[in-house]
Amino acid sequence: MSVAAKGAPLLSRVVGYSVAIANNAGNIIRDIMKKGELGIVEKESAQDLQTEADRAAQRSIITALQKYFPKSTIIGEEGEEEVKDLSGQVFDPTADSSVSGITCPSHLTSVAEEELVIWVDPLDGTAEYTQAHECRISGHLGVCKTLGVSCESLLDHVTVLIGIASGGKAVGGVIHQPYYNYQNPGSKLGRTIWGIVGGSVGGMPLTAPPDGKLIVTTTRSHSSSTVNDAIAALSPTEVLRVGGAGHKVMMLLEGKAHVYVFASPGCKKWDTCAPQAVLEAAGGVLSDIQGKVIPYHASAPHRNSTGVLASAAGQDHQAFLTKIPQHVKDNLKA
Ligand SMILES: Nc1ncnc2c1ncn2[C@@H]1O[C@H](COP(=O)(O)O)[C@@H](O)[C@H]1OP(=O)(O)O
Ligand SMILES: [Mg+2]
Ligand SMILES: [Mg+2]
Ligand SMILES: [Mg+2]
Repeated sequence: MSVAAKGAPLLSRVVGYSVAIANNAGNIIRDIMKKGELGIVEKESAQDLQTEADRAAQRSIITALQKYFPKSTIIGEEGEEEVKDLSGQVFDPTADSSVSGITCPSHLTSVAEEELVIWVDPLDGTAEYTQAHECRISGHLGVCKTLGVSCESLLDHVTVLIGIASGGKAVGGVIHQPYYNYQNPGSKLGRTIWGIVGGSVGGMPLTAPPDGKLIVTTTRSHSSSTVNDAIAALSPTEVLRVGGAGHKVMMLLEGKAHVYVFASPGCKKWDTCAPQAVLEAAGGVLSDIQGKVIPYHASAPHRNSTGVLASAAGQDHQAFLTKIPQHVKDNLKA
């Protein structure tokens, strides 16, 4: 049933429209990279940047969500300021009926618009987006001397995150990856995965991580001794240091890693709401580093000060939590 169909549960429509809205934001992100004027500003620190792509993507996402779901509460990473200047254009997601098969569990079919809190990260992986740009303008080709990897390879760490919460819980999510398939020039770029907890997941095949290994994925740009102590405590066979919360959860979903651990207060609610909903719709688990449920009601503090631990479906989340040393848990205070 197309999500636009009358009678589709509200949550299904919000997820379905959010897929189209996130795809449109992906076009904006790619266009700004192509133009090359990123308009980079520093927020809380040099590790906390904001570009014109973050701002323009947020404007397009939030104005569309406000138009079609005016009674919901919408919270974007880049704050109120970045939504104001309107060229009058509001993206219309209703024309896109590419998404079908969104099923909503019975306990969520009657969720009202006023109950929804939508957490928006218009561009997750800003550090990687800006780094790839820096490399491009400095003429790096192939493997970048500073990074040790190809600059382009950072681009698919970027995702657009639209997370939907009801009753303080992550219930629906959309993760769009604008640079998916960048390795194949000329091919269609981008993919979008979506899910409703207790309902369906769609947009990419789900694969279990390999047996006999323990692949941990974690930050590449916001590390600390506490972050590294938590990783070591899991005794991984491999550590994949990549950017983006959405990107790392996608790795759990496509079998590239068993667990994502980030023992840092750096992530916010907009980084984890959408990934958590999609991961849990697929049978995985996402909690804070103590194993506590992350709250997503409108008045919840934006910062996830007690870190993130996410496990792929079929993994023993509790066993990972038990291995996290007490000093790491003590360092991350609510
Ligand atoms: N210290 C920090 N300052 C600002 N944002 C952070 C910090 N640590 C993590 N984040 C956000 O959490 C995401 C996941 O962290 P990491 O990429 O290091 O694994 C980042 O992409 C960034 O989101 P964003 O890029 O949307 O600002
Ligand atoms: Mg940011
Ligand atoms: Mg983010
Ligand atoms: Mg962001």
